[in-house]
Amino acid sequence: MSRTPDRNNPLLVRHIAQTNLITCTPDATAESLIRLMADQQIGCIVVCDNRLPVGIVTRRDLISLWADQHENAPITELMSAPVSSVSEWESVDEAEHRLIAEGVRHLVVTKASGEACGILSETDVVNSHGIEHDLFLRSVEEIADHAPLTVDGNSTVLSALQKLKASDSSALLITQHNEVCGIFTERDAVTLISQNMQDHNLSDLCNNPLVTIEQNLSLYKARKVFHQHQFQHLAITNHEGKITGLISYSDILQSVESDCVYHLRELLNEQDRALEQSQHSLKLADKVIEASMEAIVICDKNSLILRVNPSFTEITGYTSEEVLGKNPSILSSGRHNERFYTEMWLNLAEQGFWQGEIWNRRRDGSVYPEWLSITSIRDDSGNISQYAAIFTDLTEIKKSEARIKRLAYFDELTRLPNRKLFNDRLQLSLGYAKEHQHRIAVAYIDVDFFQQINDLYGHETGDKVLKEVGRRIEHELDNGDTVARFGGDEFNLILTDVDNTPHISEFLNRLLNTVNQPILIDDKELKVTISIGVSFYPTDADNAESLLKCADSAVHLAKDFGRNSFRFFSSEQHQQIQSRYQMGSDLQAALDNGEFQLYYQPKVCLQTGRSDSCEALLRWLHPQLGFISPVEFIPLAEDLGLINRIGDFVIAEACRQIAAWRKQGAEINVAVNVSAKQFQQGDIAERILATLQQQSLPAHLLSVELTESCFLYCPEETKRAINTLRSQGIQVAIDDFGTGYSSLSYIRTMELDTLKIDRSFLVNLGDSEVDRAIVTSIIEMSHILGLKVVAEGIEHQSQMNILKQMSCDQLQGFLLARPMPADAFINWHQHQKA
Ligand SMILES: Nc1nc2c(ncn2[C@@H]2O[C@H](COP(=O)(O)O[C@H]3[C@@H](O)[C@H](n4cnc5c(=O)[nH]c(N)nc54)O[C@@H]3COP(=O)(O)O)[C@@H](O)[C@H]2O)c(=O)[nH]1
Repeated sequence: MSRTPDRNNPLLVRHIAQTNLITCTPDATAESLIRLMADQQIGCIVVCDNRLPVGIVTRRDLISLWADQHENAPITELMSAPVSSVSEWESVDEAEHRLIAEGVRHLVVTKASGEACGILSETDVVNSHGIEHDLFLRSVEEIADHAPLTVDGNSTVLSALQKLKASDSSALLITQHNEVCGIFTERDAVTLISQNMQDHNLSDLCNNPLVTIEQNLSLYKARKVFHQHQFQHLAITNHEGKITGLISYSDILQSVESDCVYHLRELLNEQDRALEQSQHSLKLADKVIEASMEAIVICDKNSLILRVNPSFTEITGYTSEEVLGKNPSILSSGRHNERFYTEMWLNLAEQGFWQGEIWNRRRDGSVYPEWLSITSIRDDSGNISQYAAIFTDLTEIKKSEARIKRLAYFDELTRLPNRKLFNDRLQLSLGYAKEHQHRIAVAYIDVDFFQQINDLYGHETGDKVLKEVGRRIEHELDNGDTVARFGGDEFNLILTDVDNTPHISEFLNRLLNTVNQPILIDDKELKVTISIGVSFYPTDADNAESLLKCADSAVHLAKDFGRNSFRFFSSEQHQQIQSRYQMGSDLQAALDNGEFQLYYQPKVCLQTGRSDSCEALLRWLHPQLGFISPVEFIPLAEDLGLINRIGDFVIAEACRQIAAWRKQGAEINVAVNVSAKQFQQGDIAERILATLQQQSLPAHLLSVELTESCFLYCPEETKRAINTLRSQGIQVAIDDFGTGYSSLSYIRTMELDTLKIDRSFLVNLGDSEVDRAIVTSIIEMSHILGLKVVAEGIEHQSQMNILKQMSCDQLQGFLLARPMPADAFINWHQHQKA
């Protein structure tokens, strides 16, 4: 049931219509028409007035007339009018729609002038569908009329006509003695009427042998039999040859016709639904276009804008009125060359699609990036009819991308490259250096005492210091060199132009000096120094990781050297650092393993020559390395955060010892060393007092020695602790006076008991007038301020004599006694007493 529609060559009405058209005028008589029909063997006559169709008269119309014996009735009453007509140039599909829509079985085919030129029946249309397949699938039995009307052979033609009319049938079976002997059809009726044989008996017509077909036959074969005999009706027989029914040619066609009509109706309904759907879709699409967050532009085939949506206006600044009829090139930024656009149009022509990033210009002149997708839309003939472009503004996305990129490769605070970018660049620099046999340097920079800056001034100031340091370092760099911040107070450099060492030393000195200049932050003038460790490719290492490690080692050397300096990596020093790391881990275990011990060195009164006080000095007996000097392990313990535990041990052990000696009757004042880091804790005074209390000791038996660095790094905490300790009767001494960050101001502002002059001022006392002058001044000043003075590191009698003349109060040094274990000390003490 499928005639594949060919849009380009549709089947036209004129191709299948019956063109042997017989017409008559409205004033023709029924009698003339019946003769005409009988002569021409046709089923209908078109009534024309002035050559234009006004009605149709069919066989059945005329038979009805004669059945009712109204044969004189005018044709205009008889004919079906008005006629449904169709142009001969109309497609069969269209005609088919009309037949169904108007519910008629015939259409008069007309010329352009309106003149009738043929008849198109439903049967013609059905036949044009290629119905063979459907006919094959059905048998005669399925559609036959198995209870056909019969008429006795003795009846007259007139009564047969009346029966035909009454039953609205097109044929009757004629019987005689209950046996079928012939068929009486509408065609027979017309012939007999034309011959005026209404009064004749039907049996006269039964002389011809009856043509039958078997009921099992397919309709396809049945149709052939019909064609062969040129009959309109045939009787049906069963397998025993008995007549069981009647079938007409039109029954065959109508059987598939109903399917065809049903199919067609379905198609029409489907089309209606599709139309409804597409209208709905169109409305939806319209809403989507209007509401879309993406800009949409629709252009005609000449690329002139037909429509834009509100997002287009929002992004570009152009209203719809401003751009309609214009070429989208009004948005062109000028950033893309001719080739870019040529390729875009080529893609659109060949693949129907293009998408990519493009820079366009807004109405206000600003240029922005957008993600653009263009699709070319083709019509039914395959020609491009429109272009649809959709784009989104990438400005914000680009900004985020840039930010993400920046975050990924740059340090947020200083905007300098971060570790990742540094490593990338270092790999590149190494690749280049290897290829061209160049030397490069990697420097590791650490801001000295940065933690203290943070603690003293707050993190906001600390951040500003880091920013400024980063800026200053960057300012000193040559093009092609890199400074990065890895985090915290660490900066790293890649120096590519380092073929001579004096040059790099000069640069590093300049760097130290630049950073060293006062930094003004919120009205505060800060002085910051840095320590720099440097390693070289290829001498120190040949890969990025090792170079950084070497530079890291070297920076520790710079720190050990006193900070505010640079050091080049050396493998021996590296060894030292390694062993320092090892020592660090041993130090952790030393406390638990009881490897620490206190030695005691007496302080002797110069006037009386007697000693009733000493200094507790820590000793570490390492299981493998033997005695390790506090000069080595105290700074390490400070760096590793172990100094508080060690300090607590010292205080506890000193107090325990004082108590033990006291029990033996010896009241000896013991001075413990407390480092700046211990003061930073904030509760050192309370800890000391608690320990004293645990041993039930009077406060005057304990002294505390602190260095000048305490005033520098934690002045507030130090001042508070000193006041607390002194208020409870614990004496406080300033140790190593004259070294480090000497400032007389703290002597003025801090309440102290004793001042210990550093050994360095006393070593050359006999030879150096300057030293003598300094020491004299220190002693005099201290006495004026009410401070007791202790001279430490005294090894020679001459030093003692001079100091006696200077009225120094106490001496401490190898001349009098070396630091010794508690037992030895108490022996010495008893002995000197004796
Ligand atoms: N925070 C703590 N620091 C401590 C502790 N114990 C010691 N220290 C500090 O370690 C530094 C080195 O101390 P040490 O090796 O014990 O040296 C002391 C003396 O042995 C040495 N000294 C004494 N007399 C002489 C001498 O005539 N000549 C000479 N060459 N050296 C001598 O001086 C050191 C004592 O100095 P000081 O403390 O400045 O009075 C040292 O800075 C210790 O302070 C501790 O428990 N905690």
